[in-house]
Amino acid sequence: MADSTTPTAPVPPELLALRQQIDSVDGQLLQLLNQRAQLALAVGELKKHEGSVVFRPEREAQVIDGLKLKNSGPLQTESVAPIWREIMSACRALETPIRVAYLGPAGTFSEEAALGYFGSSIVRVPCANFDEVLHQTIAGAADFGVVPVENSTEGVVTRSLDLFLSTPLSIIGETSLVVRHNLLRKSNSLEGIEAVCAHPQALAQCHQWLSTHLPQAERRPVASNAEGARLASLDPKLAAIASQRAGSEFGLHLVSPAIQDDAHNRTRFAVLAHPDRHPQPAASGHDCTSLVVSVTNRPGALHDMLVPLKAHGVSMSRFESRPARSGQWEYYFYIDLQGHPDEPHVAQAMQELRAVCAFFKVLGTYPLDVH
Ligand SMILES: O=C(O)C(=O)C[C@]1(C(=O)O)C=C[C@@H](O)C=C1
Repeated sequence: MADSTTPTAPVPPELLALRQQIDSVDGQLLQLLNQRAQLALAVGELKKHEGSVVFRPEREAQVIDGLKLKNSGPLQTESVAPIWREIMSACRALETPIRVAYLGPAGTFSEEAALGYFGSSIVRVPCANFDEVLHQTIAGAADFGVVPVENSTEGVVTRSLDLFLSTPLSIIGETSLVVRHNLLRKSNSLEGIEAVCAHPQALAQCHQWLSTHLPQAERRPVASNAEGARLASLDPKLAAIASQRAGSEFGLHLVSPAIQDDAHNRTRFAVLAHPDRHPQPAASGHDCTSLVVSVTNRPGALHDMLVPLKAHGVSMSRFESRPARSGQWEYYFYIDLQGHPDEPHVAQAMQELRAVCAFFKVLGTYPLDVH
């Protein structure tokens, strides 16, 4: 570390000149961002006057899509979405504070997903479990709730899908996250680990790695990966599987990085809101409509469900079944359709689908995730 006696190397004049130019551009950017913030404040006033909601996911998706198309580089196109999400997050916060519930404590992937979707200018409402996330959002203690719905390795998060069946909340957005799991511990070695604490999904996603590297260690399921990290910070015989953020939060060593069995492990999250307080987002041009339906148990019933979709050219990007718990081998089908009910062919297909279903619930319509 440099101290008062260490001479600092002189800055070469070329570097100094470039840095001065960067300072000048940053000054201009700040001015422009404040100009943008003023406009957002004016939009906020207008919305207050009209009594309409501040957060408009379809508009944010369109802003990002538009800028990605305009980007001529050298800034990478993938950099556009995270930068503008933060800018819009800061502008949005000037209009009104946005409270977001998710599975806590600090450092969970759910928190990362919430921050990735809304940006960091939000009021965080960490919850003990998924039920609580929905409760807080229904009760109005949070404006939005974020819950995981499926993982590319492990499949659906059954608790979330079951909760969707009866919740009064609607899905207003989706976001997905590349999930990298790390083995974290108080000391920097694999020696003497008696138990590995993590959320059951994380334990399952690292099954092979654990069998190879820690075959003797107990796999201890806990409420969240961050809770596992907290426990590991209290007991040297425990290790946790969690994000690096959770590791730094609890002062743990990164013993083995990226231990998930699938390198492309992704988790998709749904963003929920109460329809009385937040209307269904308007069409953005790239939308998804999520439904849950059931049909009576008879030959050809499943085929009949698919006919209206084919007839009106509506693509289905997801089809998931869950037992209806009636003991009759009946199922609920979770379906994602491409499109928005404001598009006539989608509305027509949904109307005909509803007619052949014993149970039909629209979970929500929302802009597709933009990266
Ligand atoms: O266009 C709006 O409705 C705004 O409120 C502005 C803005 C933005 O910063 O661009 C902010 C919040 C909304 O979610 C969408 C966009």
